[in-house]
Amino acid sequence: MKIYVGSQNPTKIESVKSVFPEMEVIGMEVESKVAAQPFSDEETLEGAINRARECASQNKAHIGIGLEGGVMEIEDDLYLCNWGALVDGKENVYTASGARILLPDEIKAGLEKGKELGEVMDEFTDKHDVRKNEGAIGIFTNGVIHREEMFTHVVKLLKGQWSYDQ
Ligand SMILES: O=P(O)(O)OP(=O)(O)OP(=O)(O)OC[C@H]1O[C@@H](n2cnc3c(O)ncnc32)[C@H](O)[C@@H]1O
Ligand SMILES: [Mg+2]
Repeated sequence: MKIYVGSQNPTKIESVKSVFPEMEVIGMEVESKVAAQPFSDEETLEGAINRARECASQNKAHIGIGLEGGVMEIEDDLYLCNWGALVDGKENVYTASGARILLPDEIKAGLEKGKELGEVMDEFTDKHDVRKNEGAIGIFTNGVIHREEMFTHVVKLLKGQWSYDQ
């Protein structure tokens, strides 16, 4: 049995490798079928499930994992949010969410202009590909929690729920 991750983003693939060290983990580009920048928990979760389902349906009898980053609003505040989904060979679906942090007003303003968080973060930090490295969560936690570690926690929650059923 192999694990197919619905992304080529190294933070996502490496997080799955670290939680399933005994398994072969393969990244594949699939469609999330939601906006490039999801704007709610519901949409972010849907993107994660769509990615996982697509991986599992293209690779029968293997596991598909989808990890999706987004933002969600609580009153006037914008939070970074993350969701994950695991679909197994029997089409069982497991879901889990990741840490949330409040995003500064400047970031919120960029997103409201229709930009993707990845693009806003690169402009804000004057760095390249923040999304493939520490992520917004790494920047705003001063490097304490990187994007890969945040996804690792989500993947642990998925693995734990799936293994409970085995
Ligand atoms: O190739 P994929 O798998 O799509 O990886 P991605 O980096 O685009 O990640 P998502 O689609 O899951 O995230 C949706 C959007 O939010 C951005 N994003 C989410 N979390 C981020 C973070 O921690 N740092 C920077 N950008 C982030 C991301 O760049 C996208 O614009
Ligand atoms: Mg994306």
